[in-house]
Amino acid sequence: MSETSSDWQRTTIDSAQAAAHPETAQAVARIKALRQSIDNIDSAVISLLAERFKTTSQVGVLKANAGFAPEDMKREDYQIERLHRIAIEAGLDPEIAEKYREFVVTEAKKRHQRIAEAGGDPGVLDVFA
Ligand SMILES: O=C(O)C(=O)C[C@]1(C(=O)O)C=C[C@@H](O)C=C1
Repeated sequence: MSETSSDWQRTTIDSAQAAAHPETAQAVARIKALRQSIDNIDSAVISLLAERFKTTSQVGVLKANAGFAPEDMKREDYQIERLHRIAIEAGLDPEIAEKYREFVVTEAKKRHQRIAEAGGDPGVLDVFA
């Protein structure tokens, strides 16, 4: 079967594809190297997220025991402004930084709430922070 340009655009990279198209071998090799970096970055991000949630769970316990609310908008306003600035300095679209912040803080607050409902017991989160 002949290959049209639209077929080509739907092609994903695998060894057979690379062998069948030696003219793209350089691109395939470069993509593979970049994917190794992407995998390393994803590993680091997941490890950092695990540490962040372990840390915010400790904050959740302290808040529950002290009778503080899960949410602190003053702190969040500071984080919004700070991450916006850091994103721009780093060359990242600040919308992505805000999406990240919104995601982690929302999840942290849900966990704070669960800890508070369990009377300050972080065991309610089981093995997952
Ligand atoms: O710093 C706090 O007070 C937290 O509870 C942590 C955290 C966060 O995930 O960074 C979560 C909820 C608050 O609204 C603000 C920040």
